[in-house]
Amino acid sequence: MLVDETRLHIAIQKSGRLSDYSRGLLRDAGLKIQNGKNDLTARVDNFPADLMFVRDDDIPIFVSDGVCEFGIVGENVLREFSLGEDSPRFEVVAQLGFGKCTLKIAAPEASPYEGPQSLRGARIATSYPRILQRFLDDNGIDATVVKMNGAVELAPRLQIAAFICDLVSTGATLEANGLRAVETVFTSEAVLVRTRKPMAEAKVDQGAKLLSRIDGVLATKESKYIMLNAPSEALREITDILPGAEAPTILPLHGRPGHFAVHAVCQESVFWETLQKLKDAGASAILVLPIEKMML
Ligand SMILES: Nc1ncnc2c1ncn2[C@@H]1O[C@H](COP(=O)(O)OP(=O)(O)OP(=O)(O)O)[C@@H](O)[C@H]1O
Ligand SMILES: O=P(O)(O)OC[C@H]1O[C@H](OP(=O)(O)OP(=O)(O)O)[C@H](O)[C@@H]1O
Ligand SMILES: [Mg+2]
Repeated sequence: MLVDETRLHIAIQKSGRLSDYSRGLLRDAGLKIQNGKNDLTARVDNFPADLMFVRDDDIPIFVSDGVCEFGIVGENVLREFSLGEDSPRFEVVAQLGFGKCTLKIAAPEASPYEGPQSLRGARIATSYPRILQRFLDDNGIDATVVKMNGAVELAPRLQIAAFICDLVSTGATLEANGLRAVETVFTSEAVLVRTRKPMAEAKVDQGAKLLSRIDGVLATKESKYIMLNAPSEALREITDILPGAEAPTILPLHGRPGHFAVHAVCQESVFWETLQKLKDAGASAILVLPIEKMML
Protein backbone atom coordinates (compact mmCIF):
# COMPACT_ATOMS: atom_id res chain seq x y z
CA MET A 1 0.00 0.00 0.00
CA LEU A 2 2.79 2.43 0.88
CA VAL A 3 4.35 2.40 -2.58
CA ASP A 4 1.13 3.53 -4.27
CA GLU A 5 2.02 6.88 -5.85
CA THR A 6 -1.56 7.94 -6.37
CA ARG A 7 -3.18 7.47 -2.96
CA LEU A 8 -2.66 9.82 -0.04
CA HIS A 9 -1.70 8.39 3.33
CA ILE A 10 -3.25 10.03 6.36
CA ALA A 11 -2.02 9.16 9.85
CA ILE A 12 -4.47 9.44 12.74
CA GLN A 13 -4.39 8.24 16.33
CA LYS A 14 -5.47 4.60 16.62
CA SER A 15 -7.16 4.87 19.98
CA GLY A 16 -7.17 7.73 22.42
CA ARG A 17 -8.38 11.27 22.92
CA LEU A 18 -8.09 12.28 19.24
CA SER A 19 -9.32 9.11 17.52
CA ASP A 20 -13.07 9.68 17.34
CA TYR A 21 -12.70 13.38 16.50
CA SER A 22 -10.17 12.61 13.75
CA ARG A 23 -12.39 9.98 12.15
CA GLY A 24 -15.40 12.28 12.54
CA LEU A 25 -13.59 15.13 10.77
CA LEU A 26 -12.58 12.91 7.83
CA ARG A 27 -16.12 11.49 7.62
CA ASP A 28 -17.55 15.02 7.61
CA ALA A 29 -15.15 15.75 4.75
CA GLY A 30 -16.91 12.98 2.85
CA LEU A 31 -14.37 10.16 3.26
CA LYS A 32 -16.01 6.76 3.72
CA ILE A 33 -13.88 4.90 6.24
CA GLN A 34 -14.51 1.19 6.53
CA ASN A 35 -12.54 -0.77 9.05
CA GLY A 36 -12.81 -2.72 12.26
CA LYS A 37 -11.55 -1.36 15.56
CA ASN A 38 -8.40 -3.51 15.41
CA ASP A 39 -7.34 -2.73 11.86
CA LEU A 40 -4.15 -0.69 11.48
CA THR A 41 -5.09 0.69 8.08
CA ALA A 42 -8.28 1.49 6.21
CA ARG A 43 -8.87 2.14 2.55
CA VAL A 44 -11.15 5.05 1.76
CA ASP A 45 -13.59 3.85 -0.89
CA ASN A 46 -14.63 7.16 -2.37
CA PHE A 47 -11.37 9.18 -2.21
CA PRO A 48 -7.82 8.18 -3.19
CA ALA A 49 -6.56 7.91 0.38
CA ASP A 50 -5.58 5.26 2.93
CA LEU A 51 -5.68 5.83 6.66
CA MET A 52 -2.97 4.65 9.05
CA PHE A 53 -4.03 4.13 12.66
CA VAL A 54 -0.97 4.71 14.82
CA ARG A 55 0.26 5.94 18.23
CA ASP A 56 0.03 9.71 18.27
CA ASP A 57 3.78 10.00 19.10
CA ASP A 58 4.62 8.38 15.74
CA ILE A 59 2.60 10.80 13.63
CA PRO A 60 5.20 13.64 13.41
CA ILE A 61 7.95 11.32 12.17
CA PHE A 62 5.68 9.64 9.61
CA VAL A 63 4.63 13.00 8.18
CA SER A 64 8.14 14.46 8.39
CA ASP A 65 9.55 11.46 6.49
CA GLY A 66 6.75 11.66 3.93
CA VAL A 67 5.56 8.11 4.68
CA CYS A 68 2.21 9.81 5.32
CA GLU A 69 1.40 13.02 3.48
CA PHE A 70 -1.04 14.16 6.18
CA GLY A 71 -1.52 13.59 9.90
CA ILE A 72 -3.79 14.70 12.69
CA VAL A 73 -1.95 15.24 15.96
CA GLY A 74 -1.79 17.48 19.04
CA GLU A 75 0.46 20.53 18.89
CA ASN A 76 2.06 19.27 22.11
CA VAL A 77 3.31 16.11 20.38
CA LEU A 78 4.46 18.08 17.33
CA ARG A 79 6.37 20.57 19.46
CA GLU A 80 8.07 17.83 21.48
CA PHE A 81 9.16 16.18 18.23
CA SER A 82 10.25 19.43 16.58
CA LEU A 83 12.48 20.45 19.50
CA GLY A 84 14.52 17.29 18.87
CA GLU A 85 14.87 17.79 15.11
CA ASP A 86 17.09 20.13 13.13
CA SER A 87 14.55 20.65 10.39
CA PRO A 88 11.21 18.89 10.73
CA ARG A 89 9.68 18.54 7.27
CA PHE A 90 6.02 19.28 7.88
CA GLU A 91 3.74 22.26 8.10
CA VAL A 92 0.56 22.86 10.07
CA VAL A 93 -2.23 23.46 7.57
CA ALA A 94 -5.29 23.65 9.85
CA GLN A 95 -6.12 24.18 13.51
CA LEU A 96 -8.88 21.65 14.20
CA GLY A 97 -10.55 22.96 17.36
CA PHE A 98 -10.56 19.67 19.31
CA GLY A 99 -8.08 18.03 21.70
CA LYS A 100 -7.70 21.34 23.51
CA CYS A 101 -5.47 21.06 26.56
CA THR A 102 -2.64 22.86 28.31
CA LEU A 103 0.72 21.55 29.45
CA LYS A 104 1.07 22.73 33.04
CA ILE A 105 3.49 22.38 35.89
CA ALA A 106 1.69 21.22 39.03
CA ALA A 107 2.67 20.87 42.67
CA PRO A 108 1.14 19.03 45.63
CA GLU A 109 -1.69 21.18 47.05
CA ALA A 110 -0.01 21.62 50.41
CA SER A 111 3.46 22.57 49.15
CA PRO A 112 4.36 26.29 49.00
CA TYR A 113 4.96 27.87 45.57
CA GLU A 114 6.32 31.37 45.01
CA GLY A 115 6.83 31.53 41.26
CA PRO A 116 9.26 29.82 38.87
CA GLN A 117 12.20 30.25 41.29
CA SER A 118 10.51 27.60 43.49
CA LEU A 119 11.38 25.09 40.73
CA ARG A 120 15.16 25.69 41.18
CA GLY A 121 16.99 22.44 41.91
CA ALA A 122 13.73 20.46 41.94
CA ARG A 123 12.90 17.26 40.09
CA ILE A 124 9.99 17.60 37.64
CA ALA A 125 8.38 14.51 36.08
CA THR A 126 6.95 14.77 32.55
CA SER A 127 6.26 12.98 29.28
CA TYR A 128 7.34 16.18 27.47
CA PRO A 129 11.01 16.57 28.48
CA ARG A 130 12.03 18.83 25.56
CA ILE A 131 9.14 21.28 25.96
CA LEU A 132 9.74 21.42 29.71
CA GLN A 133 13.51 21.87 29.31
CA ARG A 134 12.90 24.75 26.87
CA PHE A 135 10.53 26.38 29.39
CA LEU A 136 13.13 26.02 32.15
CA ASP A 137 15.91 27.41 29.93
CA ASP A 138 13.73 30.36 28.85
CA ASN A 139 13.13 31.17 32.51
CA GLY A 140 16.76 30.61 33.55
CA ILE A 141 15.85 27.78 35.92
CA ASP A 142 18.18 24.90 36.71
CA ALA A 143 16.02 21.85 37.52
CA THR A 144 16.09 18.11 36.82
CA VAL A 145 13.68 16.78 34.22
CA VAL A 146 12.53 13.21 34.92
CA LYS A 147 11.01 11.46 31.89
CA MET A 148 7.90 9.33 32.51
CA ASN A 149 5.77 7.77 29.78
CA GLY A 150 2.45 7.93 31.65
CA ALA A 151 0.76 8.20 35.04
CA VAL A 152 2.88 11.29 35.62
CA GLU A 153 0.45 12.52 38.29
CA LEU A 154 1.71 9.73 40.56
CA ALA A 155 5.29 11.03 40.65
CA PRO A 156 5.01 13.29 43.74
CA ARG A 157 3.26 10.56 45.76
CA LEU A 158 5.93 8.04 44.75
CA GLN A 159 8.58 10.64 45.60
CA ILE A 160 10.01 10.37 42.10
CA ALA A 161 9.70 14.14 41.70
CA ALA A 162 8.42 17.17 43.63
CA PHE A 163 6.58 18.61 40.61
CA ILE A 164 4.94 17.29 37.47
CA CYS A 165 4.46 18.81 34.04
CA ASP A 166 1.48 17.24 32.29
CA LEU A 167 -1.55 17.92 30.12
CA VAL A 168 -4.59 19.41 31.79
CA SER A 169 -8.04 20.15 30.45
CA THR A 170 -10.74 19.99 33.15
CA GLY A 171 -8.22 19.73 36.00
CA ALA A 172 -10.05 16.68 37.40
CA THR A 173 -6.96 14.44 37.22
CA LEU A 174 -4.83 16.97 39.09
CA GLU A 175 -7.51 17.38 41.74
CA ALA A 176 -7.96 13.61 42.13
CA ASN A 177 -4.22 13.36 42.82
CA GLY A 178 -4.02 16.25 45.30
CA LEU A 179 -2.14 18.52 42.87
CA ARG A 180 -2.62 22.13 41.76
CA ALA A 181 -1.40 23.86 38.59
CA VAL A 182 1.32 26.47 39.19
CA GLU A 183 2.68 27.32 35.71
CA THR A 184 1.35 27.19 32.15
CA VAL A 185 3.98 25.86 29.76
CA PHE A 186 2.22 25.24 26.44
CA THR A 187 -1.31 25.49 25.06
CA SER A 188 -2.37 22.90 22.50
CA GLU A 189 -5.08 21.66 20.20
CA ALA A 190 -5.24 19.08 17.43
CA VAL A 191 -3.88 20.20 14.06
CA LEU A 192 -3.70 18.86 10.53
CA VAL A 193 -0.10 18.58 9.33
CA ARG A 194 1.15 18.10 5.79
CA THR A 195 4.54 16.81 4.76
CA ARG A 196 7.03 19.19 3.18
CA LYS A 197 8.64 16.30 1.33
CA PRO A 198 7.95 16.58 -2.39
CA MET A 199 5.04 14.43 -3.51
CA ALA A 200 3.77 13.14 -6.84
CA GLU A 201 1.63 15.61 -8.79
CA ALA A 202 -1.51 13.47 -8.42
CA LYS A 203 -1.06 13.54 -4.66
CA VAL A 204 -0.54 17.30 -4.61
CA ASP A 205 -3.92 17.70 -6.34
CA GLN A 206 -5.68 15.23 -4.06
CA GLY A 207 -4.09 16.86 -1.01
CA ALA A 208 -5.40 20.26 -2.09
CA LYS A 209 -8.87 18.76 -2.51
CA LEU A 210 -8.74 17.16 0.93
CA LEU A 211 -7.60 20.39 2.54
CA SER A 212 -10.31 22.41 0.81
CA ARG A 213 -12.96 19.98 2.10
CA ILE A 214 -11.56 20.09 5.62
CA ASP A 215 -11.48 23.89 5.55
CA GLY A 216 -15.13 23.72 4.48
CA VAL A 217 -16.03 21.39 7.36
CA LEU A 218 -14.28 23.66 9.86
CA ALA A 219 -16.00 26.74 8.46
CA THR A 220 -19.46 25.17 8.75
CA LYS A 221 -18.93 24.35 12.45
CA GLU A 222 -19.27 27.99 13.46
CA SER A 223 -21.27 29.24 10.51
CA LYS A 224 -25.03 29.68 10.32
CA TYR A 225 -27.36 30.82 7.56
CA ILE A 226 -29.64 33.63 8.79
CA MET A 227 -32.85 34.73 7.11
CA LEU A 228 -35.01 37.58 8.35
CA ASN A 229 -37.41 40.26 7.18
CA ALA A 230 -36.90 43.95 7.83
CA PRO A 231 -38.19 47.39 6.83
CA SER A 232 -35.81 49.40 4.63
CA GLU A 233 -34.98 51.94 7.38
CA ALA A 234 -33.68 49.10 9.65
CA LEU A 235 -31.43 47.44 7.04
CA ARG A 236 -28.23 49.28 7.88
CA GLU A 237 -28.44 48.61 11.62
CA ILE A 238 -29.42 44.97 11.04
CA THR A 239 -26.60 44.23 8.63
CA ASP A 240 -24.15 45.80 11.13
CA ILE A 241 -25.40 43.45 13.87
CA LEU A 242 -25.11 40.22 11.84
CA PRO A 243 -21.97 38.50 13.24
CA GLY A 244 -19.23 37.83 10.69
CA ALA A 245 -21.52 38.25 7.68
CA GLU A 246 -20.05 39.54 4.45
CA ALA A 247 -22.28 41.04 1.77
CA PRO A 248 -25.74 39.82 2.81
CA THR A 249 -28.32 39.26 0.07
CA ILE A 250 -31.21 41.76 0.29
CA LEU A 251 -34.38 41.02 -1.71
CA PRO A 252 -37.67 42.98 -1.89
CA LEU A 253 -40.63 41.19 -0.27
CA HIS A 254 -43.50 40.54 -2.66
CA GLY A 255 -46.62 42.50 -1.68
CA ARG A 256 -44.92 44.46 1.13
CA PRO A 257 -43.43 47.64 -0.28
CA GLY A 258 -40.50 48.99 1.76
CA HIS A 259 -39.84 45.57 3.31
CA PHE A 260 -36.96 43.26 2.48
CA ALA A 261 -35.72 39.75 3.10
CA VAL A 262 -32.11 39.59 4.35
CA HIS A 263 -30.10 36.37 3.83
CA ALA A 264 -26.59 36.02 5.18
CA VAL A 265 -23.95 33.46 6.08
CA CYS A 266 -22.67 34.33 9.54
CA GLN A 267 -19.18 32.98 10.19
CA GLU A 268 -19.36 33.48 13.95
CA SER A 269 -21.63 31.98 16.60
CA VAL A 270 -25.14 33.39 16.60
CA PHE A 271 -26.32 33.82 20.20
CA TRP A 272 -29.83 34.49 21.52
CA GLU A 273 -28.60 37.97 22.51
CA THR A 274 -27.82 38.68 18.85
CA LEU A 275 -31.30 37.57 17.79
CA GLN A 276 -32.83 39.89 20.40
CA LYS A 277 -30.72 42.79 19.07
CA LEU A 278 -31.89 42.03 15.52
CA LYS A 279 -35.51 41.96 16.69
CA ASP A 280 -35.09 45.23 18.61
CA ALA A 281 -33.63 46.79 15.45
CA GLY A 282 -36.83 45.90 13.54
CA ALA A 283 -36.18 42.40 12.17
CA SER A 284 -38.98 39.83 12.12
CA ALA A 285 -39.39 36.16 11.12
CA ILE A 286 -35.74 35.50 12.00
CA LEU A 287 -34.53 32.00 11.04
CA VAL A 288 -31.10 30.56 11.90
CA LEU A 289 -30.21 27.46 9.88
CA PRO A 290 -27.22 25.12 10.15
CA ILE A 291 -25.00 24.84 7.09
CA GLU A 292 -24.26 21.28 6.04
CA LYS A 293 -21.50 21.84 3.53
CA MET A 294 -19.41 24.80 2.43
CA MET A 295 -16.63 25.15 -0.13
CA LEU A 296 -14.62 28.31 0.29
N1 LIG B 1 -7.41 15.88 28.93
C1 LIG B 1 -7.33 16.16 27.65
N2 LIG B 1 -8.27 16.89 27.04
C2 LIG B 1 -8.18 17.20 25.74
N3 LIG B 1 -7.18 16.81 24.95
C3 LIG B 1 -6.22 16.08 25.49
C4 LIG B 1 -6.25 15.71 26.86
N4 LIG B 1 -5.20 14.96 27.14
C5 LIG B 1 -4.53 14.86 25.99
N5 LIG B 1 -5.13 15.53 24.98
C6 LIG B 1 -4.69 15.66 23.57
O1 LIG B 1 -4.94 14.40 22.96
C7 LIG B 1 -3.71 13.81 22.53
C8 LIG B 1 -3.80 12.32 22.69
O2 LIG B 1 -3.99 12.04 24.06
P1 LIG B 1 -3.98 10.54 24.57
O3 LIG B 1 -4.06 10.59 26.06
O4 LIG B 1 -5.01 9.75 23.85
O5 LIG B 1 -2.52 10.12 24.08
P2 LIG B 1 -1.62 8.86 24.34
O6 LIG B 1 -2.03 8.18 25.63
O7 LIG B 1 -0.23 9.35 24.19
O8 LIG B 1 -2.04 7.92 23.14
P3 LIG B 1 -1.18 6.97 22.17
O9 LIG B 1 -1.54 5.58 22.59
O10 LIG B 1 -1.67 7.27 20.80
O11 LIG B 1 0.28 7.30 22.35
C9 LIG B 1 -2.64 14.49 23.38
O12 LIG B 1 -1.36 14.48 22.77
C10 LIG B 1 -3.18 15.89 23.48
O13 LIG B 1 -2.91 16.63 22.29
O1 LIG C 1 -7.54 17.75 33.24
P1 LIG C 1 -8.23 16.47 32.88
O2 LIG C 1 -9.51 16.69 32.17
O3 LIG C 1 -8.39 15.57 34.07
O4 LIG C 1 -7.31 15.70 31.82
C1 LIG C 1 -5.95 15.46 32.07
C2 LIG C 1 -5.57 14.04 31.83
O5 LIG C 1 -5.86 13.70 30.47
C3 LIG C 1 -4.69 13.12 29.88
O6 LIG C 1 -4.61 11.76 30.10
P2 LIG C 1 -5.64 10.71 29.44
O7 LIG C 1 -6.90 10.69 30.22
O8 LIG C 1 -5.79 11.02 27.99
O9 LIG C 1 -4.94 9.33 29.69
P3 LIG C 1 -3.45 8.84 29.43
O10 LIG C 1 -2.64 9.45 30.55
O11 LIG C 1 -3.56 7.36 29.53
O12 LIG C 1 -3.00 9.30 28.08
C4 LIG C 1 -3.54 13.80 30.64
O13 LIG C 1 -2.34 13.04 30.56
C5 LIG C 1 -4.08 13.91 32.04
O14 LIG C 1 -3.77 12.77 32.80
MG1 LIG D 1 1.15 8.98 22.88
